[in-house]
Amino acid sequence: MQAEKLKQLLEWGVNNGVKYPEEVEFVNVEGKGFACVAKSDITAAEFIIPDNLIIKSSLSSRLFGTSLNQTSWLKVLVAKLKFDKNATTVDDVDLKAKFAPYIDALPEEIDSPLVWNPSELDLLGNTNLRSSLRMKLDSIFKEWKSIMGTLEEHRNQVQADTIAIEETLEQDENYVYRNLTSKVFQECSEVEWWSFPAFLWSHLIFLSRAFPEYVINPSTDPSNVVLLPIIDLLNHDYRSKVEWNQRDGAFGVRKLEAVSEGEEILNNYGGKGNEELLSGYGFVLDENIFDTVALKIQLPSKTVSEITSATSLFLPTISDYTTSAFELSSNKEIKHKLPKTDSQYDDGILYLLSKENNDPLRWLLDLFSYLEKSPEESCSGLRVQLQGLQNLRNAIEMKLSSISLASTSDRQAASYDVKEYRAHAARVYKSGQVKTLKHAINELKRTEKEWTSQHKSDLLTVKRIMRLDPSFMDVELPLLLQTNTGSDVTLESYDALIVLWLSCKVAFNTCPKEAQWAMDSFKAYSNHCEHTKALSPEGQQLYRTLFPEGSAKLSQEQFINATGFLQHYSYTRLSNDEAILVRDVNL
Ligand SMILES: C[S@@+](CC[C@H](N)C(=O)[O-])C[C@H]1O[C@@H](n2cnc3c(N)ncnc32)[C@H](O)[C@@H]1O
Repeated sequence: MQAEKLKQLLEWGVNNGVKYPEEVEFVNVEGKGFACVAKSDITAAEFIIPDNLIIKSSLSSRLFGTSLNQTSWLKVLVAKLKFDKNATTVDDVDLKAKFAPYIDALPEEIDSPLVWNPSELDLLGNTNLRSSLRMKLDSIFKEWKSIMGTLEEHRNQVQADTIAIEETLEQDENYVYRNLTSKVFQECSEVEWWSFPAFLWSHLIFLSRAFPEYVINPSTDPSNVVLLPIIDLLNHDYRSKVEWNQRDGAFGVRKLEAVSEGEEILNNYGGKGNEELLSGYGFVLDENIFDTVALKIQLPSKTVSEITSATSLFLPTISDYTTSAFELSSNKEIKHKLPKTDSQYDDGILYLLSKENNDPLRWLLDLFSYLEKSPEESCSGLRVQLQGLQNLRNAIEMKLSSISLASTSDRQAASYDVKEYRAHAARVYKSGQVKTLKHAINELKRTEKEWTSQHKSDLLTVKRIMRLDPSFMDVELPLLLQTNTGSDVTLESYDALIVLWLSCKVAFNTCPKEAQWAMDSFKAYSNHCEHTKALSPEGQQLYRTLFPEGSAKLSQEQFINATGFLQHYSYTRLSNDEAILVRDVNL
């Protein structure tokens, strides 16, 4: 069946001016659909489609009489060509008849998770892809509703469907699948061309095989797309070297490497990670070097404008990540970057973590450090950076553990058959997410190690204090606490031990020279804060526990100064919840 459709498509293409090398053949490959394979060794291969076979928005604009929302109307046109039994005539040409071999040969099904059943969706776990699906479906529905609402001809039916779909979209995954997304690939005869399932079908076709229109028309709006019959039979590999070119409206793809007999000739859709490939195209690549994990950081608009106006922090937007597949030989520098405005961050600041590029992790680290710092501190302060790093690591570790959590589906034991390829795709996608997050965590651990070893003398851990200052535990602490040995006192945290060390240093006026910087900062802090700080309730409580009778050597205020100082001059290491004193220096 598919083989016959493929044969007719190719005949139609060749008869209408499509060109491709004689040494290639198109075949149906299990799990990939159609593919192009070399019949003998070839040094170069070029595929060309003439202008009049390109499906573009000038056709839909003429048919529907509007030049607004061009891509949406183009999707409606393709849905009409597929599902409407009647002719679709533009400039006296019946487009249904003209493009029938192409429309007939489009894939019977696309493996996008947008149409997976709930048992298959469960395999995606708690990943970004899983949680974005409902939003994506909502936005496709809104696109359909906004344009279909303007179609006079089917207004009442569209209105009735709109109400029903709105109700459906409020229900759980299982209900949405049964009543909406499972209808997309059903028998053509049961789907109305103007309906939402028809539009969703067309949307999935465009997601998985449309090209940006600027590949044939560099001056067009960058969001416009086209369908390129036969050219779109080439599958993807990011390693494939190809050149795209356009001449007088015709479009060509040239393979720039030799291909051996039996090898597949592959296009290159650009640097896309498995999340993008799976959600848009319904497939994944093993070991995809373009895998990313998106972290969106939502900040109050006041903080965003503070950052953009008063700091040199880099806040990325989506355009900072776009890797273009479309290197036209005639115009290699097509860039559509707009100047950044604060409103671009209204939905959050997007960080795409990746194993291949640590820049986004560095940008995130700068942001977390900025958010950690007090008004008196500098962004590049050692303490601020180390604490920012801990906070970021904590956030990434939480993300990692949430991905691995089983999804919490509230449906009542409904279970569906799981397609083998979908299970495989979910596994590969999830493992890429986990590897990327683990890479980020290791990178942060490595950075922390680098900083702490460069700044050994600027850090005081409890262990280092014990080593530098043995008389603290052996002599001073028992005297301060009026016990026989320091070990008689149970101290629940590193914090309490450091506060007591600072207290002893004040009470006995001693300090090893390697730790003198801490004492100097502590004295400056105590003098500076004398009249401003509030007595912290936790500090008071700890003082009463340690000194039930009060202390002749250490006032409550001195003790509370020490707790305040610790808070301002330390960071807490995530791995063991250990407070570490940090000198006021920059990285
Ligand atoms: C532009 S079309 C390519 C032609 C397609 N094979 C067909 O049968 O029409 C994109 C679709 O091809 C499949 N595809 C492309 N590259 C692939 C790959 N490397 N591995 C598996 N499937 C791939 C996916 O189903 C994707 O949605």
